[in-house]
Amino acid sequence: MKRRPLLLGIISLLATATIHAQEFRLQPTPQNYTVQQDDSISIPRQYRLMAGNSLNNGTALPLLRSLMPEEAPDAAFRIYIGTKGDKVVSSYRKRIPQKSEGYFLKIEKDRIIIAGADERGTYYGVQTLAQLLTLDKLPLAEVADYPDVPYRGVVEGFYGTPWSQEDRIRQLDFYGRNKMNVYLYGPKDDPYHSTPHWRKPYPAQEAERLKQLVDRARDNNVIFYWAIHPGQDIRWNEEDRELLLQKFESMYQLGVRGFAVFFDDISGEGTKADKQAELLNYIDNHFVQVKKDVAPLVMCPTEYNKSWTKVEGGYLTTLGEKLNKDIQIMWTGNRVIATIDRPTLDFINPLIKRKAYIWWNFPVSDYVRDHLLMGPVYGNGLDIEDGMSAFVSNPMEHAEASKISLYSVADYTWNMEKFDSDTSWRHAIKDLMPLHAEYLETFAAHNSDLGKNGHGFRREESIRLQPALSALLKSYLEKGEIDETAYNQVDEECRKIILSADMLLASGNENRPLIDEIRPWLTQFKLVGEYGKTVLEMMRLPQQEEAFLPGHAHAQALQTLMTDNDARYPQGVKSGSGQLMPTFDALFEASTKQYNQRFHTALNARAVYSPYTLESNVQQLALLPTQQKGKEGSIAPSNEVILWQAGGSLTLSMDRPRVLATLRIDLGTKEEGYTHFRLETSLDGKTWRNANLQSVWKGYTMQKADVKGQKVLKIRLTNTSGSEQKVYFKAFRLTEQE
Ligand SMILES: CC1=[NH+][C@H]2[C@@H](O1)O[C@H](CO)[C@@H](O)[C@@H]2O
Repeated sequence: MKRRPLLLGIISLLATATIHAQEFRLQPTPQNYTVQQDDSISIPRQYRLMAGNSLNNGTALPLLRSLMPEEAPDAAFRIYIGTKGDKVVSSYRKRIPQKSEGYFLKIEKDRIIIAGADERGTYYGVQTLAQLLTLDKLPLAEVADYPDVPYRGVVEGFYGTPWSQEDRIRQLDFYGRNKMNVYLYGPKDDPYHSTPHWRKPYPAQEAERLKQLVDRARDNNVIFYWAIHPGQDIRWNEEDRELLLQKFESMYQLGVRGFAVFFDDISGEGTKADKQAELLNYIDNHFVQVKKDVAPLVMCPTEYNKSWTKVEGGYLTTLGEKLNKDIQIMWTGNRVIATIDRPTLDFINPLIKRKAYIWWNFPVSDYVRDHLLMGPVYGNGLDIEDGMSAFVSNPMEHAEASKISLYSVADYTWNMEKFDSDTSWRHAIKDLMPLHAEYLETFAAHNSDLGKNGHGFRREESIRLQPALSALLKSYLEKGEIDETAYNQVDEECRKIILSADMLLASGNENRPLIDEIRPWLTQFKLVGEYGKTVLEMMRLPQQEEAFLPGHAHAQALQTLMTDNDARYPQGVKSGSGQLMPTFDALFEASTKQYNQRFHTALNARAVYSPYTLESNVQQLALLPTQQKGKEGSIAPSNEVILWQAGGSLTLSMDRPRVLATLRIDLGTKEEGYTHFRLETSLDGKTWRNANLQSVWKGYTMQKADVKGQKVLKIRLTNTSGSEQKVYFKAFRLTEQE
């Protein structure tokens, strides 16, 4: 009997290995990869290393030695590693792709050859070998590989809680494994990156932590760019120019060898193209070119997307004409949040007279912080690798959760034409949690859409379940009947949702940082599953007077729990908001209405209900969602500079007259800025009365309106200055009287 556990252990190991081998894919997808199907070799215990001198200060050799520790001068098996100039790989010189960061990897019976076009290419060859070494046997493989897009990686450029030191360390290791070669440090809420302290060197402790990151980036062959965001208060004079260069010099002393200047999301003096170009050229000529070991300078323009630029205004053409040719110019696409295609590049590249350095605003969620964006990367052109100098992703403040998208961005930018969104997404999930992949995939599939947002950017969600959800809803709403096939599919998915939430919450140490990040959403996800099951049961009971009631009460209890679940998010975190929740809410309402008609009762038949409606002819405000929690109501804030046209207005309407206690508005402008606006309230939408604003923060921004005790139906804010105003939309919050 003793042997049974051992036998079972061997079987499960073989099973896992077989699944691994079947599911095995190289990441990112190589340009050329051939394997001799019928043959392989055992992973050599010892080997003789023949290394080219060019690798001495690089990271390829340390990585190789970490993977294959047993070097022995007399070993039969040999590893030849070098770059194309090295003698040790001279006989393979012609096999090396003539592309930056390209490499040739060949595994033969008695040797492995890794020959890179350059040091980083050789390093990537070792990373590919590292993946092959996870198999039980080494395939007799041949890989000739190189990246499509020259610069590939991540810009930490979001609003919100910057990533932690540990987050960043894990990210940099992830970039090394996935052949991403760029990390741009630019968290908006780091006061030493942006206003007010961009002029000051980092305090010692922060400087030391940044140095650690720079070193870790080097270990992973990643260029660490440090970005500065001076535009909100920069003065175009020698003093600020020298202070900026001193700050760059202090970062250079920490080991930084890539620099960027971001002029996004600012207004006022800092937005002038000719001044920006003058400063950047000065930095290029007196710092970047002088240092010789610094990557080309990168800048983010103020007009960084098509919807914000007026070509005839000349901002972009000024940069295109004046900026030194090797300075890279970032671009987010046709809108702030947009996928990138050939027309996008055909618009911008001629204007800036160089290939755009794409700043892709996905999976960043700083404008929909109650949502996680865990779905596939899709929608970008597969034929545009020659139209961009870089493609970097701006991620979520949730570092681990962002890796699902980042894995696919690495795949997409390395080998664009072979990129398959769904395959990449599934492997990204396996890479993040191999032992709980099926549960994480269930969670990710239903947590991918953003919900209504100011940018109007949406994503597919619950794709596989959509047909059943719409069939179930259609037959019930139109015929009052239950489509049994659809019903059972949805019921089964609710079971899987509840199971997945519990399995992930209880997944222990497999990826604790991920679970710590997404815990509020996992808790919510389980509630969504329970709500679905409860509503499905209600659908069977609207003809039974007594039996229906407990289900209805339970469904309402779950609705309350789902909107009141996390203090950090005014309306609670959202899960399944794209498909599951709208369907379950509609079924809740339909079954309750049926019950009320049958038994002449007045049970509450409204599932989710926001008493506030926003209307605006200011393009960047029109789609902002409204939120309500208890007696508080708000319009979601925006991070951007709002171009508020003369006469433009925003109107918040209530479902019925409500008595206000407070109204606070923050347009991020000084006091006189509010004189350009008129605030009014109305009880009938026809007659309006002024509600003047008083500054609650002496001299700056947040304003309080004298509306205490007023019964209002509508609130309206209008730009009455006669000209366009550039303001922020940081807060629009009201409270009702108890
Ligand atoms: C280039 C750019 N600057 C802003 C803007 O895009 O929107 C992003 C998403 O809100 C935000 O994270 C970023 O800081």
